[in-house]
Amino acid sequence: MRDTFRAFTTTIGFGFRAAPRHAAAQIAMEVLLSLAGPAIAYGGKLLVDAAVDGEARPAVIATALISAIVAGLIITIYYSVHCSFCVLERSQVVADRKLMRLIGGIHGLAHHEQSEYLDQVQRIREERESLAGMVNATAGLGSAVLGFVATAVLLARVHPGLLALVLLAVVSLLIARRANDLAIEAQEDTSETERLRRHLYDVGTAAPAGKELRVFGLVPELLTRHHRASDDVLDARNRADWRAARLGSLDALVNAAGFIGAIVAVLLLAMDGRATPGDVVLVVGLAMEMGEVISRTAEYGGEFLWTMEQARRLVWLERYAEDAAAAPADPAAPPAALTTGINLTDVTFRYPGSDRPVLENVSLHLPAGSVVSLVGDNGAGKTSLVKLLCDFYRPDEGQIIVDGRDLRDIPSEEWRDRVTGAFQDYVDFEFRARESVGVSSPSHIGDDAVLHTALDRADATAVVGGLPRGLDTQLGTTWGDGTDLSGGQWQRLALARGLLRPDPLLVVFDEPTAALDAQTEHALFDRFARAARAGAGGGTITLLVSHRFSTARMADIIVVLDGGRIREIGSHEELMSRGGLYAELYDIQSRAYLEA
Ligand SMILES: Nc1ncnc2c1ncn2[C@@H]1O[C@H](COP(=O)(O)OP(=O)(O)OP(=O)(O)O)[C@@H](O)[C@H]1O
Repeated sequence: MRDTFRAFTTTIGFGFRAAPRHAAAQIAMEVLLSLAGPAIAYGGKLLVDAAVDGEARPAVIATALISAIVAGLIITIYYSVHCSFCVLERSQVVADRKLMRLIGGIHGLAHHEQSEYLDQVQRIREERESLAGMVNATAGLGSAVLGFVATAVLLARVHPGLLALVLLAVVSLLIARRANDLAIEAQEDTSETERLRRHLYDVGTAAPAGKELRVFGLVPELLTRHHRASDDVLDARNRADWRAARLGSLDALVNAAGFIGAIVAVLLLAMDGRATPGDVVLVVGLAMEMGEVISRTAEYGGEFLWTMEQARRLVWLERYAEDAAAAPADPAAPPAALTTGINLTDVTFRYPGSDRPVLENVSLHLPAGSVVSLVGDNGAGKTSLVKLLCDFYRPDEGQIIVDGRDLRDIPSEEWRDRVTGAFQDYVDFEFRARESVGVSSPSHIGDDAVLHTALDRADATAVVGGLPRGLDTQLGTTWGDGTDLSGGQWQRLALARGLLRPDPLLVVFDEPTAALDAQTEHALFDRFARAARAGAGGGTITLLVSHRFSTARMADIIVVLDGGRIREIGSHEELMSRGGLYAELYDIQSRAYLEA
């Protein structure tokens, strides 16, 4: 119940925050509109009774009343439509921002691998427009209910028995509710397939997949799969729509029976002298109005319930984000500078929903101020270890201790403020060059000197130097005046972004240089390592992940991972003289390099 209330207030709040005057005006106008139908029917009754009685004054008053209502109706409809569009458009912006904040801000990355989360978010994305429609749905439903009550009161004034029409209206609403439930069930049952369908569409139309699609001739296969997924989704949703349409037909029959019944009843009353000719006209008008009111109540009721369903999903997402962001019971601030370093003790980790440990009993000391390389085959667990150190995930067993503090006790956002680096799946931020680099430290976006220092450290000065408007160049050819960069140039900007942040405690470079050749990568990491050692007073730990041993060897400590376990630790010289896995892999790579 609390969630329902929260869902309602949150989504109606979008409208009142985005366009408060328009939202209030829309609701007020809907109230007026709801009373227009019954008022016109009542005016008709007064007019007919006055005509039958031959009284001019009440006839003139009734005519003036009807004319004023009709004129008011036309004007109000115009403004009401304007207000409703305005509220919808502006609420959509607020709702979108809320979704971006929620989805992008959830602690860690675990949710990106949970199917319950993904399905729920998929449904919210699919129906995100509904989130903006709460003012509309509430105003429409409120107006329909008010019209319903006004119609019922007037019917009861003619004869209480005519309230049977109201009972039929309730039946009609129950039918509409069932039809709405069918639509929600169909949407939920097909969420995963719909996600697949959209994924296939994205892969088939997005630029990054363009090369592989053509080289491997994947388009027909993608189309077949897209066709299959679409059929599954559309079949299920069509079936639900048909069942809803059948319920709609039943609803229409119920309404028709009510309409005929009411007219027969008032005619019998009139013949019995218990109703005036005006009452007959009134009941005919009200019976027609009741049909209209019922269909509006059903339509807006359905819209309201549908919007509430999406709003409840939003609340689910809010709660999910709140739970994920639960502050540590006994929070500890990250150290100002590292003095001891980071200790991992018996760390074991499984990805959500998997029983298989990808890291097992990992114990490791990363001394303050050190440069550490992580090496190992594909799937050895290097990136997973980096993710734990960045606090994207929490270990299932064991601890990560940062200068005596358990990483769990350091609030995530405070820890991440002190972590920086660049990752394999870095983002091409298609902003102006200064923003693309500066997003990691927004206060420096306007500071050319600081930006140039970061660019220099990433050896990216020439990249920006070659741009038509330097740091102010718009990046990305999807924009009218945008300039595109090569993969290697984007990577250098990503590195500069990672090197911009001041005072990091941990700098991770998780294969961010795959688009660069081995010598360039070596030269770059050599630069990073020397800079890291020069600034070792702050105790910053620099972690490099690379498959190139020529790069890995320059670290103070090399950690060799194998199947999620640590196989060897030591300096290059120590590991070479030990003659173990590292020495073997190093020799293989050096020979291959010499032979090439
Ligand atoms: N999000 C995920 N969900 C489930 N399993 C995952 C996920 N990411 C990685 N894994 C699994 O964890 C294991 C370790 O992966 P990880 O990415 O840490 O390896 P890696 O050493 O960095 O490999 P590479 O050199 O290929 O980048 C792999 O078996 C991989 O399949």
